[in-house]
Amino acid sequence: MAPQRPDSQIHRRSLVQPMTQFEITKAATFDAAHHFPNEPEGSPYRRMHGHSFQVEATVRGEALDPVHGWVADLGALDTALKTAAARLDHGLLNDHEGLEAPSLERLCLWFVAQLQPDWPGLCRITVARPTIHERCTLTL
Ligand SMILES: Nc1nc2c(c(=O)[nH]1)N=C([C@H](O)[C@H](O)COP(=O)(O)OP(=O)(O)OP(=O)(O)O)CN2
Ligand SMILES: [Zn+2]
Repeated sequence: MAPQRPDSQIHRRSLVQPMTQFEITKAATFDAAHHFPNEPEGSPYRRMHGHSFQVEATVRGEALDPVHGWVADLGALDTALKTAAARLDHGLLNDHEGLEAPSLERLCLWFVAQLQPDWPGLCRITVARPTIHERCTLTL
């Protein structure tokens, strides 16, 4: 006969079960111009210039929709992210509220403000300039 485990040991084991957490991620791209009016005279950042950007949004969920078997539809996240990115595409970032000093950090905050109302599980935004190997991640 197998040796019996004391009840206390069984209880402790169930308490340390890790919580199941899924993270789904979608990316979109946009191109935009910007300038940093507060940088000192002569700084290259003061002059108007452009970048290609990539934005990644990650949504966390613990439960799977029993019908679809997913945390949330990546297609719906794609639509939301593309809609937000399209507001910036081929424009001047400085024209948007919150982007008067249009850093990657501020862009992360801007995307959070755009997405969070409809995506309460949003847990991470990354905005990158892949061609010059720069990125910023905001974890919520
Ligand atoms: N913490 C941050 N620092 C900087 C940001 C930012 O968003 N967050 N942004 C910039 C400017 O946008 C700048 O244009 C970035 O390009 P740069 O560093 O100049 O890199 P480039 O490759 O385009 O230019 P090189 O002169 O060829 O290095 C600055 N800092
Ligand atoms: Zn720049």
